[in-house]
Formats: sequence, C-alpha cells, structure tokens
Amino acid sequence: MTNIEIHHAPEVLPKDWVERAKKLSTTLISDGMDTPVEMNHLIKPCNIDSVLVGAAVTIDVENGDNLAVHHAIYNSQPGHVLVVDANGYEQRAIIGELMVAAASALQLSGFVIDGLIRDYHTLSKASLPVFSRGAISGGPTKNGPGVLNQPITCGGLDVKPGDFVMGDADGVIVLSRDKVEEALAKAEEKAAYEDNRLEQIAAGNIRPKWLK
Ligand SMILES: O=C([O-])CC(=O)C(=O)O
Ligand SMILES: [Mg+2]
Repeated sequence: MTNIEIHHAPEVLPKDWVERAKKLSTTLISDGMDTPVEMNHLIKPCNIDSVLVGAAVTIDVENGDNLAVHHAIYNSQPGHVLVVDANGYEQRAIIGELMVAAASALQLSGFVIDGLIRDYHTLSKASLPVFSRGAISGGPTKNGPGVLNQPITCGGLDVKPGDFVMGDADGVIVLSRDKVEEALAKAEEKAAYEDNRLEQIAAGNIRPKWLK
C-alpha cells in the first residue's frame, strides 16, 4: 500500500489550444488578463529555450520528498504538465535527470516545481521543459505522503487539475480552462499589434502613436 492519495488524471488540452499557445508567449497572454496569472517570478526554465504548454497534473509533496512525483509520472500521459507544490523548500531537490528522462520517454509535456531540481547541467540542455526555483545537489527522500490531482497552490497561484499551464523564458502562467479561448484570442490580437509595431520601428516610425 502506498501513502500517496491518487485521484483521476485530468483530460489533456485540445490540440488547437496547444498549437495556438505555442505561437504566442506568456507575456502576450498575460497582457490580456484582468487578474494575475503569473507564478512567482523565481520559477524559471532550466533551459531558456523551453516552451511548455499542457494540462496540469497537480502534485502535493512533503518538504524535500518526491514519492508522489514518481507516482505521477506513471499516472500521466502526453499533454500533461506535472505541477508540484514543493512548498519552495530549499534544502533538497525534487527531481533530477533520471525522472526527467523517464518523463521524456513517456512523452509527458514537462515539469513545474515550486522548489528545487538537481542535475542542472543536463536539465539546462534537456528538450523536456523543466521549471523550478533553482538547483541544489542534495537529493529527495521517497517516503511520502503526497496527493495527486487535487487543487494545490504553486508559485503563489491556485492550480486545479486540468488547468492550462504555459511556461517560457519569462516564467509560468496558469489559466482555468473557461478563460483559455478568450485569452488566446486576445493574445493573438496583441501579437498582431506587436508585429506591426516592430515593422514600424524597423521602417523608422519609432515613436508609438499613443505617445503625445
Ligand atoms: O532519484 C530521484 O528521485 C531524483 C533524482 O536524482 C533523479 O531523478 O535523477
Ligand atoms: Mg539522480
């Protein structure tokens, strides 16, 4: 018997959302939102080129313990992002190279850890997106307890199983699914505006119109 409480994994995101989001950025989506959608700014990608989009599998762990994260890897599927409320604990890493290799082999979408990772040199070049508060050599315990797929707090945001998660060089944002369609449409409009501004700047029309 395990002491990890396991609830059903959420549905993955519609392909259309993932494809559209990958052409945008966290900043463009953030610009269209009325309430904060950004996790704490210290949660950043190990590999600055990472772009992560997927549905949250939520994981609650004890300080420095990753037994629930091991369970989550084998209870998830392609399109899932493993989002770990690790309490910002700073004395042990929650995941390392081996877990990231396993998640990659299973084609999961990535990790967001409100805590630390290890094997930073490898993860800084890995193709699987990994977001965390930083790295430490000290490894996790594997004792539990823990909970999969119940609401958590991560990086200062409430995160529900199945929420839309996006991460890039500017950090991680989280949206509930009922907000995604409008958020993507607004971000697409903002992207068109910004493309136009860049063309104008390159053509020598440098000052924005709204600056009197
Ligand atoms: O073994 C663990 O649980 C964490 C770790 O070091 C790895 O994933 O390489
Ligand atoms: Mg290791």
